Amino acid sequence: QIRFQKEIEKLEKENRELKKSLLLKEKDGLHKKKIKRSLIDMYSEVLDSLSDYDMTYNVQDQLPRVVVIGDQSAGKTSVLEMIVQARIFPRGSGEMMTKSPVQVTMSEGPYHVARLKDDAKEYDLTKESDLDSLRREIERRMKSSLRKDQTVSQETVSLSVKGPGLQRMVLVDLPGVISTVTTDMADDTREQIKKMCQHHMSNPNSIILCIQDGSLDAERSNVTDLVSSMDPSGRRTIFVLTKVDLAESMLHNPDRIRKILEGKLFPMKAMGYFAVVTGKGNSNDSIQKIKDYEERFFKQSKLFKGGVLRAHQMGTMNLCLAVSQCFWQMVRQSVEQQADAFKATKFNLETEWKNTYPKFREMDREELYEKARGDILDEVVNLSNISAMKWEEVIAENLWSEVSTHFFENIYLPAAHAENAGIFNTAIDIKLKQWADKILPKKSIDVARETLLEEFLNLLTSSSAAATAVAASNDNDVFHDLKKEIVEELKKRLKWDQQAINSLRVIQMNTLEDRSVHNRQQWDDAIVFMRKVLLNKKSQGEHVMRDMLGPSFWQKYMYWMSRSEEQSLRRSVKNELDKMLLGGNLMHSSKLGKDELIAVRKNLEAQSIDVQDDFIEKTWHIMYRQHFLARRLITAANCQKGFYYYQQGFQDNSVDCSDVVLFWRVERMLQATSKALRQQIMNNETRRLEQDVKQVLDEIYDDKAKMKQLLKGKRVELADEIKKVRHVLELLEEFVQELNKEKT
Ligand SMILES: Nc1nc2c(ncn2[C@@H]2O[C@H](COP(=O)(O)OP(=O)(O)OP(=O)(O)O)[C@@H](O)[C@H]2O)c(=O)[nH]1
Repeated sequence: QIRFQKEIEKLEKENRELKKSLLLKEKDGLHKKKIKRSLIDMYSEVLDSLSDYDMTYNVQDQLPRVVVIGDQSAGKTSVLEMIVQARIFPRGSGEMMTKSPVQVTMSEGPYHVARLKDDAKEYDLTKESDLDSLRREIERRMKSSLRKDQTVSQETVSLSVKGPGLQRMVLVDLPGVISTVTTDMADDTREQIKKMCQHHMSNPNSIILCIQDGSLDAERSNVTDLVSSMDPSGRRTIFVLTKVDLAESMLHNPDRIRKILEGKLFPMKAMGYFAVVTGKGNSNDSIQKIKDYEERFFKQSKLFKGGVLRAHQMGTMNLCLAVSQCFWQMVRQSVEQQADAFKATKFNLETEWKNTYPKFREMDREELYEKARGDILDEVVNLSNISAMKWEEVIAENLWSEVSTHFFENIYLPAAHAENAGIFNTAIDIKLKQWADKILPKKSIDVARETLLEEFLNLLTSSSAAATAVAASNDNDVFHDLKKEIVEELKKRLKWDQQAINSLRVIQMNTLEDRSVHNRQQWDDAIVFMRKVLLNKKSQGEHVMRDMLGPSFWQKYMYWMSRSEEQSLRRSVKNELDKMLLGGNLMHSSKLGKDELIAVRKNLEAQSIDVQDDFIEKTWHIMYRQHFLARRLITAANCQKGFYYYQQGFQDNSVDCSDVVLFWRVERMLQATSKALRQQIMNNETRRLEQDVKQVLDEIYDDKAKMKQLLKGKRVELADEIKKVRHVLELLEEFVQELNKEKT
């Protein structure tokens, strides 16, 4: 749904742009009506930008609105229907039809359609059946909003109407003001209606249409007093005398009508006085029919011929023009006020910027994002500046730390218990082959992928550190979250070339199979590697031992440390097992013999220590590992000078240096693997990463909410705000200019 919404927004934006360019194209020889249309478009844009800028800005409240007020059955609804060009309001005869305010929001659109608030149904206003069901639905809503024992309701029934040539404004139909409350009405009905009218008229954006029934003799109307109290100067009031056709046929004193239209009869002021015919009592007449009837009437009108009516005061057409004029006047006022307010806001924000970030150029979110994109893509390029040696070093190191445990636990240790070199080498060959076939290539590619990402992250963070160092101390790196997000996304989507795994398998098989050590240097390197690995494992084992045995006597004394019960037990077991290892059998096998186990348990029982066999075996296992490592370190030392014997095939030598050859095979595999992976990174994978980075950057750019979340901080917010304010102000000023041109 969100995607659809976005799509719709995008299309609407495109549509606006197209409309704009179309209007610009047609600028030469522009018709007056077209200028109006473009003004309406501009005004819509201004309102949209205002509500974009401030979520709390309610366009609806700011729109000029036409509020009709008059006695019951004076013809209010009929006048509104002429403005909205459709017979959309419920009708009846005699009874009070408008029971609650009905608000119609008008705007331009290709089709004449209406839609009620909270209802997806669209009514086609050119179809009589749709008009009928719309009226019925409005009436139903009016009635259901009535509370018990009430005659009128304050709740507004809202709908929107779109159509060609309709101006963007709001119309409000109100219940007619009554002078007496009849028995079928609630007691406070008169007061309720009065209050409702006052409330709607008090909005300074409302154009008050004061409707007076021309066929009635009411000398003083409640309505005129009410209107004059809300708009004493009459600057936003238009007086409308309806049912002039009936007035003429009755010919009640023509002088009275003249006085009304000259504004001399009623104690109120208005910016214009109009006489209209908006119906002929038949509720089924179409707008066109009424228009024709009105035109015919005025053509033949005796009042007109007798000079009572003046041409510019006659007819709904002139009335609509007056409403439109009043509408634009109000728009101008409110837009000018808005422009002033935005000028002040712009000044304040710019001053704040100068004081807070004197050294920075104002870069809003979009500009910053473009800069970040450039910086990030630069770092992708910088990946190719990393030397081949550095790549190979890091990959080999990372790969070894990833696979060393497997090698040690599943390959080296199990084979090392072989009785002689022949069995050892056979076991090793089999295990290395399995390793290279099943696990190693995939692991290597995972490591290379991780390394590539790690190096990219390093570049990103080192450039961030530089940016932070340059930036003022009160400013954090604005790109931090964005860069983090990009790396997180890459972790999820970066994929290695699947073919790479096969070539890697071949390389690894070959290097691991090859037992030849070509020279002394390689032999020495293998010994260094072997020692490093053994020492590393030994120090890890020492940690385990420490945890197992707890603090020594000396540590207990110096640091007030104590042993747990289990640690004390382990210590006793270790003392017994030590006797076995140190007591002569340096070449003890990895498993404890049955007799040995019984002997240890017996010795412990003599000290009143009772432990299970598996407790003893577990302690033995850890101790044995350390013992094994110590023995292999001795082998490494003894093999230091063993290259000569290796060349002779270890004949007439008691020292077995098969371990050294194994470590050389592994070391060469690491070298060949890291070289192959480095080539893959440089030839293909950096490019693939670049594509992924670009895609992630584009996706974030399209998701404005995410972009906002990732690029935040006072600096961005302030720059963004300044840009928005400038944009709104530009629109406002451009619009005011157009309005002024129109005036002259
Ligand atoms: N002959 C004639 N009849 C009109 C004219 N204007 C309105 N009417 C009729 O007068 C009656 C009342 O008109 P409405 O527009 O419903 O009056 P209203 O003021 O909205 O009525 P409430 O909302 O009930 O107070 C309807 O039957 C209209 O057809 C007119 O200019 N001439």
